[in-house]
Amino acid sequence: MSWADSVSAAENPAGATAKSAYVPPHLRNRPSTNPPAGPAQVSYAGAAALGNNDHSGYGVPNVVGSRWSGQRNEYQSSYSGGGGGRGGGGWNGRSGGWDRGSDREVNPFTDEDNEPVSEQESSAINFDAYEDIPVETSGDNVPPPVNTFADIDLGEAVNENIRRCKYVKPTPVQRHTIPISLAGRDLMACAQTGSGKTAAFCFPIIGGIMRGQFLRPPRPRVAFPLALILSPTRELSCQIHDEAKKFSYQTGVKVVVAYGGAPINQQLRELERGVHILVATPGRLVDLLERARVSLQMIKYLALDEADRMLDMGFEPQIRKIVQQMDMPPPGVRQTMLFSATFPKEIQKLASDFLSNYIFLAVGRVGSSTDLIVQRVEYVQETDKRSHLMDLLHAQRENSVHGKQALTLVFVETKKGADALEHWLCMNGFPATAIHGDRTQQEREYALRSFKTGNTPILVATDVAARGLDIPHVAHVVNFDLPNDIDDYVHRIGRTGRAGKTGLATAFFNENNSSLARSLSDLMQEANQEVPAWLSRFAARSTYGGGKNRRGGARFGARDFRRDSSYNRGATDCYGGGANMSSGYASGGYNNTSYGAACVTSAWD
Ligand SMILES: Nc1ncnc2c1ncn2[C@@H]1O[C@H](COP(=O)(O)OP(=O)(O)OP(=O)(O)O)[C@@H](O)[C@H]1O
Repeated sequence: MSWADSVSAAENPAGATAKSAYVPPHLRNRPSTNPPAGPAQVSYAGAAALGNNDHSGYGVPNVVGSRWSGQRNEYQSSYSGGGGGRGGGGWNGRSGGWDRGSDREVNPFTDEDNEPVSEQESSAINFDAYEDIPVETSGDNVPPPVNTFADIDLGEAVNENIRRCKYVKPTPVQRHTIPISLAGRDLMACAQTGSGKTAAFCFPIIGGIMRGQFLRPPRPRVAFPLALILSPTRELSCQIHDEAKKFSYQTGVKVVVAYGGAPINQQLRELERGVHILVATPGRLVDLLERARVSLQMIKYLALDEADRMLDMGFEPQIRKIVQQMDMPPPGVRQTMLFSATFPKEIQKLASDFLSNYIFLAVGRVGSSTDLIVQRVEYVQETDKRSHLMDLLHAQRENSVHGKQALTLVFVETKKGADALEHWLCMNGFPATAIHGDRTQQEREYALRSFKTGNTPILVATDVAARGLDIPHVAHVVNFDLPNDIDDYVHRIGRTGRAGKTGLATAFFNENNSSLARSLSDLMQEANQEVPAWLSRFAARSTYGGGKNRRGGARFGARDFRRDSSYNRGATDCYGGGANMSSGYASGGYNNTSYGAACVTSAWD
């Protein structure tokens, strides 16, 4: 039986023709609750409602003209007072979940693609590596961090999935962000690459959907997701989708992915079957919105992964269109979460348009790389790069364990360069594949899979693979061509040294990269890496480069821009800069320019 079929069968078990209230899949086959009292109470989801029979939470959005007023506060009260108590009658006991009676939900934990390539290492994270990690928060009333997953009430089904993922305890970014998100607060979070940001935004979204009460989708054949997760690349969207499916397994929360380069009809069919969380790339989403096949009217949660990339020049118009010019609820009504390892100030300023009374969180030496990655920079002339790479790969081959070569990711600047290097490596006995924007989606996916499984242990890539991709066992990242922007370097080397494991990053530097010298040298120093004397000399000669002059030797590579004096015009202790400084969601309305924080304090001060 299809998911869609199981929806209607459960809605109408006796085959009666009368249309009954929509019951979300995970709430079916449960003892009946008091019937809702009015049309606004046909709830779309809302596990918490089962615990307390409170169906009143989302009536307001049905009222034309006052759609947004007070909705978020109602959500929050519904959340805090809901039936989610551990061990209580709430959603913990969701034994009648839709998946039980359905053969549709594939067990995501048996996916062999996710098996590690070589030694079956435990996925245990090296938490000692994070013990002394500095954390900075700003914003008003920041909820305190938690120490264990048991301290967070995500519900038994999600807890079980966390156990299946072998996550023993939350990473620092999870410890801090999950309580903030569960409290309904908007968030701009910076945390180092590979530190578990995906789960940090997925867990609260899934938990919120399970507990919330939502309206029934108003139109057939149009998808009305409750949560939207945007990411810049197709592969990253697929990865987030895979992760979210694991975290939401057997919760009844349905996750769908939509991205370019894949047949849209298949994605449309999937969307028609129902979606709670839509993971998408911006281009494909705009297409779906323009075809009126997706409506953002019911969005309660918006997460931008790699948010700084999403708001830079390439993506900003599309993001503004999606977030501000379609039918998405405004800031203060929806909950918005922005995540990245890097967050330049000018992008923070742009991003604040999307947020309401938000908390800024920086975990680790943000905008910097992690100490887990050993960074080397070698002076290599353009003409010598290939032979130098060959030397590295030969050395690596000699050190290989059980004949298995460690995975090496080689970044180049151009698509043509990627093709040429892939070909040359193969010709010289090094099995390599390549991924870049001119390859078909099928070729891209094939290349990634072949690399992940170790069949082709060298992947030559452009920046399309620089962000977010979580490929276990990447031992070495080579910047064959250095990027122009230091943040791109941070994301590229972050493909190794993930989840507490160590990694190696080698960069080939020459005169062409002079503009990066200073930011690279500073970054390496910040990460306690040895900076070669010749690089220091280059750095001393050069002005601050790396594209965006935004570092400056601070402990943190990224700070809350609201703490800048230039932003902080006219306010003494606050960051308001003249924006609406009243607290919370001002008087029944919303204000796109409001930063909302009455007084922003910092745990770091
Ligand atoms: N609590 C945890 N315990 C153990 N492993 C975890 C935990 N949380 C996440 N991980 C693992 O850590 C790895 C990195 O996580 P993730 O991809 O979310 O990092 P990220 O911070 O988003 O990185 P990037 O900045 O590169 O996008 C993943 O393999 C994930 O499964």
